[in-house]
Amino acid sequence: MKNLGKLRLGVNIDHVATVRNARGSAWPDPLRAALLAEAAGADGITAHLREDRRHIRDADMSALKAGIGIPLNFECAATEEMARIVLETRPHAVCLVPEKRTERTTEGGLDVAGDEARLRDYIAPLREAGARVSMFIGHDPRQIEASARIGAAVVELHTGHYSDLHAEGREDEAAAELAALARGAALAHSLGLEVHAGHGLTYDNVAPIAALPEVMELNIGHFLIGEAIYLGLEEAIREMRRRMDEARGS
Ligand SMILES: CC(=O)[C@@H](O)[C@H](O)COP(=O)(O)O
Ligand SMILES: NCC(=O)COP(=O)(O)O
Repeated sequence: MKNLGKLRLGVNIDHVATVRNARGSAWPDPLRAALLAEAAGADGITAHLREDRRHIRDADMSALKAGIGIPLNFECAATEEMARIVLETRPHAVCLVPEKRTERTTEGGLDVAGDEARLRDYIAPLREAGARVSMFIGHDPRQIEASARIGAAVVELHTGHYSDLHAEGREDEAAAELAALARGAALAHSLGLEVHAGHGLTYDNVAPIAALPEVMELNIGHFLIGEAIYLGLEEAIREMRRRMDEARGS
């Protein structure tokens, strides 16, 4: 098998905070989870400060930035409030995502093409502050081209639809969605964008995404935090890493 090179794994610790907030207590602590993830070989920590603060809170972001020794990827909606917090926190990376208050999870990709001028202005100070700015988008070529035009460094392709189809056993549709993600990754790479992917990835569905040659980083959270109940967080991450490396031939 051809060695496609190492794929980075960003571990999303949002749902440690979901469990904490369910009780209104101080534990489990997302920072402790992030440090265990780092010890298990995660290449970065991802955390999503939602506008409604349903899981990660402002204080978690500053604690993560101060406490971890690997890059922090700050996911947020493209609002003025979030820009202010990002500029205070100074994360390594910012990933802009669409948000709806009533959604259970991030349902689709950001509409970069439909909000191009505003997003170009929005990311300028973030870029000047040294953040690697990423757009969390679907595989639609219009969204990929718009992300390149506004000066984003990265696109993270939303794998949620692929993951849902795979989980429902709709193999033909999952294969078609995977092919569209592959075309999107190739287009993004050809435009000079770094390509990441994530959402809904599990041990069972990660290999075909990890094997896309242009993809440099996966961000995985919900499944790993759930699997940690059975295996412990470090072992859950190591097993994901093993499957990613196997798919990559690395
Ligand atoms: C943008 C993304 O895919 C993750 O941040 C995800 O949104 C986290 O989980 P929730 O969608 O459940 O907040
Ligand atoms: N950007 C995707 C992400 O961070 C993790 O999504 P999920 O694995 O929690 O579904």
